[in-house]
Amino acid sequence: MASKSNYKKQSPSAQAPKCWPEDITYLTTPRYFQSISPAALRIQKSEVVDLTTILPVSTGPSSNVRIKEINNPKHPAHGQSGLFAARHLAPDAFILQYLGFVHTNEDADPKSNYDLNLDRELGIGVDATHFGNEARFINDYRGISDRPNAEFREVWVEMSKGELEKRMGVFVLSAGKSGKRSKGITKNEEILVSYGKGFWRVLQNEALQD
Ligand SMILES: C[S@@+](CC[C@H](N)C(=O)[O-])C[C@H]1O[C@@H](n2cnc3c(N)ncnc32)[C@H](O)[C@@H]1O
Repeated sequence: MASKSNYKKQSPSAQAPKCWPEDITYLTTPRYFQSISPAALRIQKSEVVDLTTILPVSTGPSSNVRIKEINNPKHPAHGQSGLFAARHLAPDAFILQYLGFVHTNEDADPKSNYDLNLDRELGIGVDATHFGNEARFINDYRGISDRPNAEFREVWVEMSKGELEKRMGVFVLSAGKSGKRSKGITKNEEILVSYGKGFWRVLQNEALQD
């Protein structure tokens, strides 16, 4: 992705949560790369089957989560940060949106570690390297826990009457048929997703090339 100067100028950073890094802009709504029109991600409300995936427009520091520095030397992301539950989160509960710079595949930064697919068919992603919200601090479960406790799911935000915009949300995993995840995420537990094996393959290849 090109330098910060290629991004559309938009309103300044909102009140950021505790432990937010100074050099990253805190977002409460997405920003869009110059080459992208948010209209590409919009549909009519009547087209959405699952109305429970519709969220209110505004977000801000989430009371569901806390960003924490990782001081445990045994944690594979030691020296970095992670995202932790600030309260008990039940199975399937919505935790927060994943906000960042919305971009096309052509504008993607191949070196970004914060880039998430938003719409594969349209070739649109959301990159939280320089601009984002608390969700950018969610680590992958590998080396930390046996399994993830959260996942990304598509959500919709009502922008104007009847018009919805596609976003990405983080949800607690379902309880599962056997109910083994029925406790959800306990207070102070780290929120962990699976980045997918592809993410780690790319990192490994980069490390080998260095
Ligand atoms: C989206 S960021 C997650 C937040 C990051 N820990 C931070 O403080 O900015 C992804 C990066 O976090 C680190 N990371 C996440 N999960 C990890 C894991 N299970 N083991 C080692 N590093 C991890 C890697 O450096 C990865 O490139």
